Amino acid sequence: MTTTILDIRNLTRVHGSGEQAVHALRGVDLSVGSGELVAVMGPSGSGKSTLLTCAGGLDQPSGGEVIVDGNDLTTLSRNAVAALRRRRIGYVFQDFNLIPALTAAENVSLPLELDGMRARAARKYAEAALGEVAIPELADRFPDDMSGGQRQRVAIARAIVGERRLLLADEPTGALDSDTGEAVLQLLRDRCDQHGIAGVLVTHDARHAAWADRVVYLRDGVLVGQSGPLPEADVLLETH
Ligand SMILES: Nc1ncnc2c1ncn2[C@@H]1O[C@H](COP(=O)(O)OP(=O)(O)OP(=O)(O)O)[C@@H](O)[C@H]1O
Repeated sequence: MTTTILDIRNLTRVHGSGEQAVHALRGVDLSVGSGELVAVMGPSGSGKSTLLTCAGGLDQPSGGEVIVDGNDLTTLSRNAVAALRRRRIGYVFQDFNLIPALTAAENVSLPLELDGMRARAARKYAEAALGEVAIPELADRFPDDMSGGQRQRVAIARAIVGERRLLLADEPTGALDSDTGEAVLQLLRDRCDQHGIAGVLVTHDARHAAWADRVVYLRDGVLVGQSGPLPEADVLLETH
């Protein structure tokens, strides 16, 4: 039986107030189980990034519940949410968000050190994570001396280091060429398959969504539909 890792219930998020209020999410329900990768698609402004930032505890919902690994983020203190984020949730962004002054290994070990782990132990975990994304030899290199694909691998290593349960990726291939992008998606897929992590992938591209077990569609802050796995990328290309 699959365990539910992310359980979003009746999630709402209103930015601003009064006449300026923007209803970014209007009652979204979404569950993602261990080992499952779910793609979120929808037009620009439909609320995809807001859904991800709320799921990851980076943004505060206006209403509803966001339960990660059994913890309802909406009832926890700020500090408790931050701790859960460091221990259980990994985030991958389009623009990598690495710290340029830190090496790959230092970037990856940072969340563990912030969580109180000794530098030496954190370094060991970071090296293991860099090994899992197939760049162990880049541990002491700085982000500016890496290609885009290598940087995104470091970002993924940072997102999976330690014992993460939920991996959230917002257009992770947006800055990469298509082969490198596919390799990054393969890594996310493997992570879910082999380590039972729950993954949520925001993408505009149906070929990328084809890596997911399920695709959900957002429009104007509402989940308007969902489908099973999309056909493989080559099938999509042949039919378009
Ligand atoms: N901090 C904010 N303040 C005000 N409005 C915001 C803020 N963040 C997002 N919004 C609005 O919320 C709505 C949803 O935005 P969101 O970025 O979640 O959509 P998206 O589907 O991810 O879009 P895109 O595909 O362009 O990234 C949009 O109308 C956006 O303008």
